[in-house]
This record gives sequence, C-alpha cells and structure tokens, in this order.
Amino acid sequence: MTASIINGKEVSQEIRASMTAEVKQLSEQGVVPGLAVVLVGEDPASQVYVRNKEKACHDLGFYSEVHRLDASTSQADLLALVDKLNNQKSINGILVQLPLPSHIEEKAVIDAIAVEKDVDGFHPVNVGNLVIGDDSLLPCTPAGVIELIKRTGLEMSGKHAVVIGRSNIVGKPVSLLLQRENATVTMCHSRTANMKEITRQADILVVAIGRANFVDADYVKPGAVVIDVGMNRLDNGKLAGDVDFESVKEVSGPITPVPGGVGPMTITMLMQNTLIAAKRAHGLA
Ligand SMILES: Nc1nc2c(c(=O)[nH]1)N[C@@H](CN(C=O)c1ccc(C(=O)N[C@@H](CCC(=O)O)C(=O)O)cc1)CN2
Repeated sequence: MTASIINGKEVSQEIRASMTAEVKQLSEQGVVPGLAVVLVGEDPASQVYVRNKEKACHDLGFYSEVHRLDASTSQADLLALVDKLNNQKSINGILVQLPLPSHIEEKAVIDAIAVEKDVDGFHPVNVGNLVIGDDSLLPCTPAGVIELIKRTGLEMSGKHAVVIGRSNIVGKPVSLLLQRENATVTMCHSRTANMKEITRQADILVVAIGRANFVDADYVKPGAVVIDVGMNRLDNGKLAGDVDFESVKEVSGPITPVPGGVGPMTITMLMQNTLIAAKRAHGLA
C-alpha cells in the first residue's frame, strides 16, 4: 500500500492565507508586523532562503528589512547591527541567517538578540521556556513538524514518537514539543545501538540526522507517520531527505517528501512568530 503524502507547500499556503485577515485587521489598528533578516556573506542557499523570507513578508503585508553584509563583516559590527535592531520600534522580529562565516561566533550573535524579538526561537531564554513549558517563541522548523503531524489528524497523545537526531535546532526541540502533545518520546542519534528495533516501535518517526536516505523501510512500523527534516544536497545537485522516500512510502502512513514537506513550513512558522511578537509588543497577545 502506498502512503499518503503530506504536502508542506499546501499546508503552508493554508496557514498563510489564514493569517492574512488578522494582519489586515492589525494594520488597520496601526500595527504592522516588522521582520529584519540579516545575511552575512554570499552562501547561495542562504540567499534563496532570505529572498523567500522577504517575499513572504511582502505577500503578508509585513514591514521587512534585509541587511546584506559582506562576508568579512566583523563580529563587533554584526553585534552593533543586532543592538540597533533590538531598539528599533518598527522591528518585531530579528533573524540572523545561519550558517555564519567561521570567524563569527554563532552563540554570541544569538544571545545578543532581544528575547522578545527572537523569532527563530534560538535564544537560551526561549529554549529554557520551551523546556519548562512556559510561553516562548518556538523554533520554526520544529513548530512546522508538529503542525504537519496535527494536519494528518493523528492524535499524538499516548503515541510513541521516535526522533532520530539530537541537534539543538531540530532534534531536541521537536522531542520537547512532542512531549507537550503528550506523546511518549524516545530520542535516537548516531551512537544509538540497535536503532531499527527502536524506530520500528514508533507511531510517529521524525528524522533529522543529516544523512541522505538514512532511514529505509526496515526502520518503519507499518502505518507510522514519517516526518523527514533532512535536506542533503547530493553530488548531482538534487536535494535528498534523510528518509529513503520511495521505499518507506510503501510501508508508512502519511509521509513528508523532500522537497515540499517540512522545508516550506519553516518560513511560514517564522511569519507566525513575527505576528505573535508584534501582537505581544502592542499588548495584544
Ligand atoms: N536563522 C536561521 N537560519 C537557518 C534556518 C532557520 O530556521 N533559521 N533554517 C535553514 C534554512 N531555511 C531557513 O532559513 C530554510 C531551508 C529550507 C527551506 C525550504 O523551503 N526548502 C525547500 C527546498 C528548497 C531547495 O530546493 O533548496 C523544501 O524543503 O521544500 C526553507 C527555509 C538553515 N538556516
């Protein structure tokens, strides 16, 4: 049996469409969500993602600023820009596109972003709030993963979710968000022994290990929801996920493709965070 495909592009469009009326209503009250994106250097993929963020702001009626800085920009100059944006009233969200050039310490930059403008959800205070279950700006890709699982109609409560990967930006926050939905969560990673025995018990399998086609049908319980967060550029230029889609879709339940699955949700969740940050800044949330 072939599984149903979770269309991240479609879900993304639906969410953006549902935000439009609210953004219009807010702008009539003089509240225009504002996002500043900072790009350091000329990484081609990052340039595409930043352009897409700019376009998403434009389409939704947000105010947007893009700061394109030379690859040789010093950490001090970048921190000075972040400080300026922290104090700028028209800006509700600040995103520094990653990766940064190697001479800049990522953590110093993330830590410098005002917590209430950290629409990436990477600041340690937002991460801490996520851990203890307090209100916070949620990291975009993990929030997108949860939204896609919800849209399958699967009730997460009481289900066994297995997350492959333990990164700070995907694996760890996804597992916390799954726990928040009352799933029973097991984390696997590159050193996990007998991984297949564990993943075969999963009702929900989230894969973010960063290895192209790592998960094949042997890892998957029949009917399980499979969410592929991987984005690996192959030598032939094609994009591959961490899941071998063709074999897994023959046994799984709903499954995300790459491209067109989790990826498009990342920018939509960023727009949602910017809207939340703008409402909070005006005492409306
Ligand atoms: N500050 C941040 N930097 C980075 C993040 C992030 O969330 N915050 N995530 C990625 C890049 N990224 C957004 O910034 C991003 C990556 C991929 C997609 C996407 O839509 N992917 C498409 C395929 C695109 C392609 O063909 O290359 C898909 O999966 O369908 C959106 C956003 C790293 N940096």
